Amino acid sequence: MPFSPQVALSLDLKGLILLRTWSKYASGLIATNIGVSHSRKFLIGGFSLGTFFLFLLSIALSEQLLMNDQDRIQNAIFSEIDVGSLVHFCILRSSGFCLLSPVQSIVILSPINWLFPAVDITRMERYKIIKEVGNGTFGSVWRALNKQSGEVVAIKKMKKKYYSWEECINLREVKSLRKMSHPNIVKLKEVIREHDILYFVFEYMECNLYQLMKDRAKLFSESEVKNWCFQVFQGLAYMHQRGFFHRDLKPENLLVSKDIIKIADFGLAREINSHPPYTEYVSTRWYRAPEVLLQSPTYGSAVDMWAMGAIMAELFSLRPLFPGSSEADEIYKICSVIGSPTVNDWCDGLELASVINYQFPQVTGVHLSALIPSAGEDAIHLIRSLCSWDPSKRPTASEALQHRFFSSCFYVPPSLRSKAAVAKTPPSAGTKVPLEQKTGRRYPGTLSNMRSTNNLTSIKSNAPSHAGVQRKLEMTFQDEHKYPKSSWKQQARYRPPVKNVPAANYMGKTRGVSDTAEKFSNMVIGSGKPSAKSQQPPPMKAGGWHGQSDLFLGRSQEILPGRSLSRKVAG
Ligand SMILES: Nc1ncnc2c1ncn2[C@@H]1O[C@H](COP(=O)(O)OP(=O)(O)OP(=O)(O)O)[C@@H](O)[C@H]1O
Repeated sequence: MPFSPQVALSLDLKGLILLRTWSKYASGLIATNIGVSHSRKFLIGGFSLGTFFLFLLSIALSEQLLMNDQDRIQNAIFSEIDVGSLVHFCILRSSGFCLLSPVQSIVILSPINWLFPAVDITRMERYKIIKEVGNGTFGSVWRALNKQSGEVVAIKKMKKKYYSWEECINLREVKSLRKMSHPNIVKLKEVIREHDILYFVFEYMECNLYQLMKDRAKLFSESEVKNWCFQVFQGLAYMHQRGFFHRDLKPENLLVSKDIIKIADFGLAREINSHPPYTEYVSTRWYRAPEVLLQSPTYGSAVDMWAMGAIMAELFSLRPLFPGSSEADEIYKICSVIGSPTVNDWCDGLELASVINYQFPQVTGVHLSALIPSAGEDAIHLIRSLCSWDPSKRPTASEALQHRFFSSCFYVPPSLRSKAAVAKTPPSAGTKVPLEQKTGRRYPGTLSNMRSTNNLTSIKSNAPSHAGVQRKLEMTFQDEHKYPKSSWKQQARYRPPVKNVPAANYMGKTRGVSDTAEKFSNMVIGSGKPSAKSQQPPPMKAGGWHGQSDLFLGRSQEILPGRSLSRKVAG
């Protein structure tokens, strides 16, 4: 069978890569070099060129048969070049396959192997699972240790099964994250598919913003909030400039390690120039922009800016700004904080509402500084502009970075970031007096609920009857079923978030490493059937059982889903 030089070359290279990978996998570095020297002896042994090609072909074929396809995808995703093998190949080719002695080969190739480790065949074996650190809609996240490098990583084990690599590389999380490298965007290190289970290996972060807030007894200082927001806006500016928007920003998706904050969970990320309408939007309701709530078929990176406004307010007050219990209640909560939109505010929004036959409740709203007394004037101004009804009136991430709220912040180049973190000098240099002395409660209530008494101070100082925060949002029909109209006010309260409590602390139990690792390996994986969450929701009602909404709307009003719009259950 004739071979073109190119085919021969590629087979030769593949064969050597395989040889090296096999031998390395079997017994490490020395075996690799012995493998190379064996191949050299084998070649010197007087085989004809044709036999040599056949030898390479058999190796290449067995590579196809034996080599796990994740290696190929790994190379495709991360453009990893097995440099060691390449050098093996070049040396062998240029030297006519016979110049290097085994000793020379060890001396030359060992540093190369050390510098550029080969791709291993079984990847998950390299990690020791330590404990569960998060459980989201799409996967559970585990802290793990890379046994080879000693590095601590976070492994996201996807709940859905993936039967081919094609499915995996088309995942948004992969498509978007592989294109992004920024100090404020969590780094995807590796993608592994084993036994039809997909694992994402991320850099490990200590906790998420929500975890920081929920256990907080004191308010954060303005400089802390400023520092985090400044970094998140930098990550967003980078992402938006590269044509992606996140679509599911929330405190749980902002991960913190020391003073560094990073955007995580790109499961919903969209390319800005991808084609609307977007049909499967499932972002968390409390941070969902009004254009999405009103089922706009076109929306863009401004949805991330809205979410940031809500998150900023929450960081200052430790309470969610718009904690709607359904989509209609979400719009009501927004109206009750920023006031109902007028034609001047958001002409397109009124049109969107009329398309779905929705009437905004007529509410005047409140001054944000009354709701967020710990925020300074600049912060209030930024939050207000981020939470503008009209997406085109919200600042972009780059514009937000120029806002006077960040005037004391300076940009720290990525190369200096770690030093800055270690030295505890975050990229903000806020000079305002910390507000930590003010006592904050643990999610004592909601800002828009508090508004009804018009006395923030007294509400803050009065212990709420329901401590904790309900971040698990129910679907409308579930809410209605669980909480009848009459008892909604008592029932729709915050609850401690169960899903994000680390396994080690959950219900007071402490699990050992091996215990958790066993649980991890024995875990039953979902069949990929659509869950209740992704089913078509029933028409939602504005007013009805939604407590206060009744007063303003005066009648029950339905928002008919014009398209499939499922609501995500916040973890
Ligand atoms: N790199 C990481 N380091 C540490 N913890 C992480 C990391 N990535 C995720 N987590 C934790 O796991 C939780 C869930 O992760 P993630 O949001 O990626 O999963 P998900 O299934 O997409 O969740 P969601 O329901 O928000 O869509 C996060 O809130 C966070 O607490």
